[in-house]
Amino acid sequence: MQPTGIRETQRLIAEGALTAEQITGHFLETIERDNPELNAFTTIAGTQAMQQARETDQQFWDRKAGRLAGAVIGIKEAIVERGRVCTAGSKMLAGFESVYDATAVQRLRDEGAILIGRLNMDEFAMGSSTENSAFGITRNPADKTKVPGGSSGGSAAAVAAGMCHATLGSDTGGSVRQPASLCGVVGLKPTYGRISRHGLIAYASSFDCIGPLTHSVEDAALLLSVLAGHDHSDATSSRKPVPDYLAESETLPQGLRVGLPVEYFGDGLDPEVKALVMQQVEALKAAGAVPVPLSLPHTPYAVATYYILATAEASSNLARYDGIRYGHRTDRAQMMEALANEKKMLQKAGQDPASVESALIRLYKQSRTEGFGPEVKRRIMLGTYVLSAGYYDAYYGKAQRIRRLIQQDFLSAFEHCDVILSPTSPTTAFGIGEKTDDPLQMYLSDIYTISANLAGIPALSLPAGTHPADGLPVGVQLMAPHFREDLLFAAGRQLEQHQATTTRA
Ligand SMILES: NC(=O)C[C@H](N)C(=O)O
Repeated sequence: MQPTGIRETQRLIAEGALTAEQITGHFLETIERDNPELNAFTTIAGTQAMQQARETDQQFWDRKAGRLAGAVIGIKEAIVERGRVCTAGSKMLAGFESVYDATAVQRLRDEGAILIGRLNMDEFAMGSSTENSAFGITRNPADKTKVPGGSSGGSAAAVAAGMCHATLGSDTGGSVRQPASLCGVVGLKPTYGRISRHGLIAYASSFDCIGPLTHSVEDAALLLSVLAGHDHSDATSSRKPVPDYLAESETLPQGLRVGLPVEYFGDGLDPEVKALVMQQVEALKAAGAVPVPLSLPHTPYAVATYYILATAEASSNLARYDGIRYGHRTDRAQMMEALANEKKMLQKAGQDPASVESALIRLYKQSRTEGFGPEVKRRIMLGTYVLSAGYYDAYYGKAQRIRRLIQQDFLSAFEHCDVILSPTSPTTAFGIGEKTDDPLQMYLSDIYTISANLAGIPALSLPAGTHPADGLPVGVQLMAPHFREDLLFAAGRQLEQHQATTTRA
C-alpha cells in the first residue's frame, strides 16, 4: 500500500523509504488500470511526470526540495497548462494547446509538484455531475453506477481512486465541494481572490475560484499556502499576506462558536445525511466548541440568484468563442455551399436572395451550434435573456440586490459565530442519467454550496462518514468569514482526528 497523503509521502522520501519515481510509477499504474472505466483523466502525462519525478529525487538528494516536492497533482481541464491540450470539457476547445501556465499551475511547478495529467469536467464547468463533458462521463469510484458530482468530477474521482495525491478544481457554485462530498475527499473553495484566476478558463468571473481537492485537510492547508497570494495578472487577486496555513490550523481555537443555520437542515435533506452531519457537531462540541443556532434568512433565494447571475456572466464570457478569433470553426466549404443553395432556392421561389444572412454571421452561428453542448447553450440563452434591455432590472438587477442581502446574512451571522457548519450536499451521489432530463433538479444539488460563492467566503467540504443505506460518502461543509481559511482547517483537522480515533476504536 502506497501513501496517499503529500506530507506522509514527503516524510518517506526524506527518510529514504520511498522515491518520487516509485510513487509516481504507482499512481500511473493505478491510472492505467482504473481510468478506462472511471474516465477521470482526459490526458495522462506519464513520460513528463516520470521525468519530473527523477528530478525531484535528485532535489531531495541535493536538499533543494520545494514545499511540494514529491506531490503528484492532476489539473482540471479548465485550468491551462503550458504545452497541454486544455478543453474545459468542450468540443469548442478540442485540440487547443495552451502556450502558458495558469498562475496556480506555475506556483505548483515552482514548489516542485509533479503534474500527472488533466481531468474531466462538465463543459465550461456548467453542471453538477460531470455528465456534460464533450469527452464522456466520469464515474464515481465508490459506485460506478453513480455520478462523481461536478463540475470538477474528474478532479474528485482521481483523488478518491488513489490516482494522485491531489488535484486542482474550480468552484463557481460548488464545483469543488459538491464532487468532493460525493466522492469522499476534501475540497476547498477559498475566499474569492485568494488564489489567482489567471489561466482559469472563465465561466462566471465574479464567482470563479480555483481550489484544491485532497485526501486530508492537512494537504489542503499545505496546497493553499502555495497557491494563495497576489498576482499582477489578476486584478481581483488579494494583496493580503499569506499565512502558513498548516501552522495556523494546528489547534482548535478555544470555545470555537459553530453556527448551525436552520435553513440548511430543513426539507429536502436526507435524514441519514443530517444525522452524520450532526455527529460532526457533537465531535466539535467534545473538543470544546459551542454550537450556535442561527438563521441565514435569504438562503431560499440563493439557487435562483446564482443561476441568473452566473448565466449572465457566462453569456458574456462565452461570446469570445466565435470560431474566428477563438474556438471550433465550422467547415467553411460546406457552409458556403449551403448558403449558395439557399440563395438558389430563394431565387427559384421568386424571393430576394439577399435576405440570406451573410457568410460571417452564418460562420458564427454554425461554429457555435456545433461547438457548444446543450447545457452551455441553455445557459447562454438564459444569460442573454436576463441581460436583455426589457428584462435587465427585473432579473439581473434584482439578483444583484439579493446577492448583497445574502452576503449581509453571512456578515451578520459571523457576529455570533466563528464558523458555520452544514451538509455539503442534500443527498449522496445520484445515479448516472438520473437528473440529466431535469435541469432544475440538477441545479438543486448545489443548494448548500452556492451561497458561499454568492458571498465570496471560503468553504471546505470534508468526509463525514458513509451513508448507512447506500454506503456512499457523505460530506460536511464548514464556512468562515473572508480570509479565515485557517479556521476551516483548524475545525476540519479536529474532525479528521476525531474520525481517525473513532474508526480505529
Ligand atoms: N461550476 C459550478 O460551480 C457548478 C454549478 N453546478 C454550475 O453548474 O454552475
